[in-house]
Amino acid sequence: MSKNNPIIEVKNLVKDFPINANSLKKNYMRALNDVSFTLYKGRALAIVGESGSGKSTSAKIIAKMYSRTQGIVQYHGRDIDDFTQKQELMEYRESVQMIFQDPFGSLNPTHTIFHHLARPLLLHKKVTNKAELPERIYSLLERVGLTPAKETAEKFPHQLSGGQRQRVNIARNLAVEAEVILADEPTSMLDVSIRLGVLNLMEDMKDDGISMMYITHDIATARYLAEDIGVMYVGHLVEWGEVDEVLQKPAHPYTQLLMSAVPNPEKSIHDNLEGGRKGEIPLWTPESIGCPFAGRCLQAMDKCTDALPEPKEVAPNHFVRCFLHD
Ligand SMILES: Nc1ncnc2c1ncn2[C@@H]1O[C@H](COP(=O)(O)OP(=O)(O)OP(=O)(O)O)[C@@H](O)[C@H]1O
Repeated sequence: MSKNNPIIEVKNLVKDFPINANSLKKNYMRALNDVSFTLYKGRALAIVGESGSGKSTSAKIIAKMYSRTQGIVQYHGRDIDDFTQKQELMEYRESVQMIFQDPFGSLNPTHTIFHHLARPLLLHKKVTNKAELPERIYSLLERVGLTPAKETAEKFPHQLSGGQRQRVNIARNLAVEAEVILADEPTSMLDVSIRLGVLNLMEDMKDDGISMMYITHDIATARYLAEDIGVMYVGHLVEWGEVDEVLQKPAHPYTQLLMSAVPNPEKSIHDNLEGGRKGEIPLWTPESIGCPFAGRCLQAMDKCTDALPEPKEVAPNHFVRCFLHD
């Protein structure tokens, strides 16, 4: 789908978390610094990067689970902080849903799958007559490939496999007719053999017009599912653009390093990148300056530690924050 229908626009997002809570002076770490991106209708934006780079924090701010320190998040052009009335908040939470890594964590072990789907349908008034629930629930379960639906509905979460539980979570998102899905490593805890099924389901959701943020360590699945990609390093979006362009012509030394690490897909990005590089992953604070990758970058210049490079468009819709492209 084309890029003419922005749903979520994130502009210059900054997030500081307090550290050393016991010391007298309050110190902060900067988990996100000047991060901007857009989620479009019917498209997926993959956010890739090492552990701790700020991927989940961005999603949680969009989901209103975390507040932001600076910047703007807009939903259909409206600042999400303006949604303060109960009704508006509920509608926003209904439209913008998260899928988490652990499909078990978001399901209640004491309730059946039927209950897990009935609750959002009733709460969000998608079904007002309880007699209609079974038909609606079975059709949702069929849509996510959980058949026979009636039998699945009677089960408890522990009676399902990890992949099936993630499908239940997806069915819940479909139940409330979510418009945006923020998927935080939705397949990383699943067996490799069933990951593709869940990814294909997400692909179907996108085809239905859902806008998606897909957080992953895995560049291969990012390429499979997403049209757009953003590469994060220590709270900074260092490169972004259309997925094929960015992955075929990575312009930032960090993206190039990620690409060179791809040959072993079983390893996480972090494991792949360990060793052989100079410098540590820095702790970024509100006082930090320069490019966060400078300490590990084999092409770093003096100015890289003095200022954060502004985004440059190296090809149409392909942006990078790196002085090598000045
Ligand atoms: N609630 C919190 N309180 C304090 N620090 C936090 C909190 N949530 C995240 N952080 C810190 O913010 C930084 C970014 O974390 P985040 O979880 O967004 O990274 P990530 O890229 O999603 O990592 P992973 O791939 O491991 O999930 C990390 O240094 C993390 O320790």
